[in-house]
This record gives sequence, structure tokens and C-alpha cells, in this order.
Amino acid sequence: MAGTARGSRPSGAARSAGPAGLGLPKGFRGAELGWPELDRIPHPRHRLPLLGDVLGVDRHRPVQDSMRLGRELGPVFRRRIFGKEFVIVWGAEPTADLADESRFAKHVGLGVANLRPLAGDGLFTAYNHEPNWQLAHDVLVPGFSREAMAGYHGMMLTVAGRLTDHWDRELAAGRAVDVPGDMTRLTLETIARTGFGHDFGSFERDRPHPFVTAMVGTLGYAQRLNSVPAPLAPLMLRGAARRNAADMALLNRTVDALVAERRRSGGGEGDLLDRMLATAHPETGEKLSPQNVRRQVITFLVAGHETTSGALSFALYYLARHPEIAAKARAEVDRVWGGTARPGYDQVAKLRYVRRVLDESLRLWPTAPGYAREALRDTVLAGGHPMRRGAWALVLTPLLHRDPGVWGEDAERFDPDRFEPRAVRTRPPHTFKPFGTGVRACIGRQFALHEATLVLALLLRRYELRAEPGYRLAVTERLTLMPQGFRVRLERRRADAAAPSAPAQAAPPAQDTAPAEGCPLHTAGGQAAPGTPA
Ligand code: HEM
Repeated sequence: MAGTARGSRPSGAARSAGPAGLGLPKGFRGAELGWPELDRIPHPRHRLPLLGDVLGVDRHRPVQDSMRLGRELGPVFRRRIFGKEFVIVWGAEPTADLADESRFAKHVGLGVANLRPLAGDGLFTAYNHEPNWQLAHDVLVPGFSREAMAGYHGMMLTVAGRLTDHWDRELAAGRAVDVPGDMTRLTLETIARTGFGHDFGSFERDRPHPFVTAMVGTLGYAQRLNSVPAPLAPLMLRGAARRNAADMALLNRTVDALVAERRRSGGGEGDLLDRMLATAHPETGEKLSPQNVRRQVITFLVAGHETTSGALSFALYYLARHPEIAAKARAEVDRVWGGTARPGYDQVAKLRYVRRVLDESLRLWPTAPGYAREALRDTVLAGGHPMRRGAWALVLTPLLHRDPGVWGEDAERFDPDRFEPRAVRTRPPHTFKPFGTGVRACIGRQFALHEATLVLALLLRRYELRAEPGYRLAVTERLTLMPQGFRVRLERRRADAAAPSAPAQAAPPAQDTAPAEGCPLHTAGGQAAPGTPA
């Protein structure tokens, strides 16, 4: 979780960073301006005048393209695409250097900046100097405290029950399940219900909810904007821009309706939306403006589900591919949860091996595959690359997480034991960064980890997973990563092996499911639905 003390500012330098503080123009800042010794940084051979490094490029897979290039060119390299030149970093040493908050801060650039028309100064897309970042951060951080998380747990179980109901039906019909599609349904419902008391009815629909379609459209459009020459974008992407405007309008309408409904109903019972609407900053007494609330709701609905959905999908892919690892994880779930129909909040954190499976999946495929950092003053990166204030670099996490110098020559191999405590302790810091770094790191980290560990455990306990024969992992990119077309065949575990399948509300709640006092989620719809998973 992003972590300044409440009420404190981000690093002093971050306050003056960003385009306004630096006096730099908004928009793309090419590396030519900020890296005086750019010539020393390798780039792909066969660079074309004007177009740059576009030969052999897969426009739809820029991350995997960069991974291929990074392996060839080394831990600090550069790419130029249609006049945009930027530096990419994946080595452990320069990445650790970029994590130094006294010299570097988040850079809002490339794909993230392309989301500004939609999310503006919402938490994810805010420039460091924008006052609404600190305000929203301080107001919303308590929404991710341990107490708040324990409050979301009951609703997470309820939504997971909708998933297992759906999977039971697919199993009965003899169909393989669409893993990324169903994980997206699950994670959207989870953040919408826990954060905003809203039900998208995702599991009752044959096709994705229009909100999801519009969101996928805007993320894809934000990525495409980088893959065409900027001056030609209005022409080349005219149709796409029209569709994007319609997508944004739908997202805004959906959120406005949700907020209006909450205002009409006179407030919920303390979820994220209540915090956004009613909580004043503890020191200044300031509240979020209506426009900023809209941007935060969109930010949380998008950031809060797409990445977790990918993380769950990759983890299920690896579990289906490695039955021995699935068996070990399942044995842990059986041991820790026993016959508990309704596992409690604290019983999730005890699933150490399941969590390692998740970490290892996020190592190989961090679903938000990078983050950018900018220099707060003139400095030298990793002792060798001078940078001027405002210069920036992109950290390519899927390659950082495969650095053989850190992870060994078998870094491509899926092995959850890499996250055993002893192994973690012996690794250098800043070598595992799926949630970004510093004060602008992911605020929803604990939320995502709790939800994903819980759901993986529930699925392992209930089903055997069989990958469809012949499936080869293909990763789609739309700013986030997802295993494309991954389907799995299910088998219900034998009754004596699996946990109880009685409806959860028939069982007494586990001791540690007791809601935090006043927690809305256990009272307002947080009770187990008929299908709460066993
Ligand atoms: C596995 C799931 C997730 C991954 C891999 C992930 C990854 C990230 C990363 C890498 C960043 C930093 C981006 C940057 O520096 O530019 C970030 C920021 C953020 N994430 Fe997540 N995230 C996940 C889940 C969530 C969830 C569940 C929520 C909300 C409930 C969330 C909300 C946010 C927000 C609001 C920010 C911006 C924080 C700030 O700048 O203050 N994320 N996330």
C-alpha cells in the first residue's frame, strides 16, 4: 500500500515535480531532452529515420516486444517509436536506484498519461504536484486498513459464491470455463460491491457488462495511441477515437448514476464511496469535489479489477499446468481450513503456499507490467547514466522479475518456492515490484492479495483443474496483461476430499469472520448468498 503517514506530503521533491513544477510542457517528454549521454544506451539495430525502431515490432504486444529487446540489449536500453524515444530499465541495480524516493518519483507518461482524459487527477493518473493526489490518498488509505479489509471479506466470499455457482453450472453442462472472462466478472463484482455497493450482475449475463466492454475499449485505445505517429493519430485513429469517446461517455454515465443513487439514498455504511463523498481530510477538513469523486470511482473500478483478474487467471493457468503444485496448494487449504464452510478473514493469511503461487504468477506475469519514474533533480542512474531533472525511465517488471542474476538461470520456470521466507530474505531489495514502488505504489495491494488468495483457495478446494490439451500460453496486452483464450475443464473433487458443500449460511460463522464493529458489508448484503462456496 502506498505509504506516507496520513496528512504528510509525498517526498518534498515530488511536490515540485511534474510538468508544472518543472516548467516542462505536458505531454510526451522524449529521452533526447533528459539523458545527456543517451548515445551510450543501446537501442535495436536497424533503426529507421523518422519511424525509429519499428522493424519487426508487434504493435499489439509492446510489452512482450520490449522483453525480447531487453534480453538482447541489456538492463538499460532505449526504443524510439514514431519520434518518441524513451529509456527502459529492467536490471536489478538501476531498478533499485529508481526506487530511491529522494531522487525519483512516479512519472505519468505513455499509457498512463493517455488515460488522463478519462481519469484526470484520480489517484492513478494524478501528477505528483496535483493537490488532489494527497487529498484523495489521505482520505482513502483508511479504506484499505486491516479493519476495512476484514469488513470486505464477507462480500468477497459472497461474490466468489456467484463464481462457483456459475462454474458448477458449466461443469454440469460439460463445458470448459472461460477463465479470464470469469475472473473479470468476479473481480469487477468484488470491487463494485465492496467499494461502491453496486451490483453489475456480471454472472447473470452471457456477454460482458457494457461497463467492461467500454473499459477494455478505453484501455486498448490508450495503448494504441502509443503505436501510431502522434501527428497522424487524429487521422489514423479517427474511428477508434469516436468509439473511445462513446466508451468514456458510458463509463462516466455509469459512475454518475451510481453516485447519484448513493446521494439519493443518503449514504451507505462506510464503504469507499462513502469515504469519497463524506470524509473530510483529517487535517485540512477538505473534501473531494464531485468531479474528483467521479474520477476516483472510475479509477477504482478499473484499477481495482482488471489487474487482479489477470493475476488470478495466470495463477489458474500455472495451477492447471502443474498438477503437483496444485495438489500441494490444495493440501494446504484442506489443512488450514479443515471443514470450515465459511473461512474467516484471518484464515486467508495463513495460506502461505497459495500466496506463494500467486506471487510466483505475478513474478512471471505482473499484470500491470511496468511503471515509470522521473528524476527529481539532475542525477546519475546506477552510477553510469546521467539524467537531467524531469528525465524518466520505464521499469519493465516482467523482465526485472526474470533477471537471471537475481532469480537464477531457471528464472523462466514456475516455482512458488522462490517465495519461501528464507529465499525472499536473501534476495536484494526492489527485485519484485508487481505493485510499483514508493508513495505512488498500489493502494489496493492488500485488497488484491486477499481477494486473489481467497478465490484461488476456494477454487482449489472445490475443483480439480484441467488445462485444455493443446493450449499454448498467449498473452494479450491492453495496458494490462491477460492469458488469451485460456479455458479450463473442471472436475468436482470427491465429496470426502473436498470441503463441505452445504450452503454457508447454514454453518456457524468462523470465529474470525466476526465483522468489524459497524461494518456494513456483513449486514447489508454481506451475508453468504446461497451459493457461497465450500
Ligand atoms: C494484482 C492486482 C494489482 C496489481 C498488479 C496492481 C498494480 C499496480 C501498480 C504497478 C501501480 C503503480 C503504477 C505506477 O506507478 O504508475 C498501482 C497503483 C494503483 N493501484 Fe493497483 N494493482 C492491483 C490491484 C489494485 C486494486 C485491487 C486496487 C483498488 C482496489 C488498485 C488501485 C490502485 C490505485 C488507485 C493506484 C494508484 C495509487 C497512487 O498513485 O496513489 N490496484 N497498482
